Amino acid sequence: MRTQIVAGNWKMNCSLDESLHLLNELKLKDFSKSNAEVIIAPPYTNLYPIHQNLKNSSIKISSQNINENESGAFTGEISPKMLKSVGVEYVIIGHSERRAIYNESDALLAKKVTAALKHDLKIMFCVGEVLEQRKAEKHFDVVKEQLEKGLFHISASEMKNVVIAYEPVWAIGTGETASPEQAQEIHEHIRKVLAEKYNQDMANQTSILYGGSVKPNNAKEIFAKKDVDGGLIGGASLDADSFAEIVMSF
Ligand SMILES: O=C(CO)COP(=O)(O)O
Repeated sequence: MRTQIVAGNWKMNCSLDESLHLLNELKLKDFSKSNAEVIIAPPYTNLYPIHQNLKNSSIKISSQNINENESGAFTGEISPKMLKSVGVEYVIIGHSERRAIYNESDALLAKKVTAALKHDLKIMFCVGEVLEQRKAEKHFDVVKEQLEKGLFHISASEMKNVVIAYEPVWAIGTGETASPEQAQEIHEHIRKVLAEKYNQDMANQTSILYGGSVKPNNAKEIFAKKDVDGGLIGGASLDADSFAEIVMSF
């Protein structure tokens, strides 16, 4: 059976105090009632204090980005080794905000994937189309190409450390979600693409998350779809009650 995951991407929100407050609220929730693995991705500055405060908790920590180099003159960047040293287990790679605002190319993302795996970091690799591509019915091709160029240089055994997050850009922070049927259709497509590139077993074992305006009132319906293995949550992950309710949807 595939791992079900609910991950909160806090993006550029929360000072240290706010992060610890949110964390303390989350620690009061009984996530053992859910079948989902819970991951939070706070901003870089708050990773270590959160790690220190998470002792004895099942919540896992992700970073929102990673630099592809080992070390050196890359002012303002954070290396895989640094992330590992502060208790990070997952990294988000290829978020649409990184692709669009920071011009991160497929080729760069491929390097980040290699760097993360080299340091035993697990990956949440994001793909998704913009509205024009959806309207032109190009979303299947767009997502396939993003996977081929950013991810498919790794081996089937390395893929065990990768979770895929499908996030249609038109649904991020807009309040508009893909319908459960739209999500299912493209998740099934992603699984087929994985099976064609690797093998059916590997495709069946890979968790594919949906992201884009997931809220307590729509999570259950989306997560109920056969190929949807969880969610990558933005806005709603900043509120402990909302996030916990989404986690409990499993
Ligand atoms: O980008 C997202 C998670 O990575 C989704 O954000 P929202 O849930 O705010 O739409």
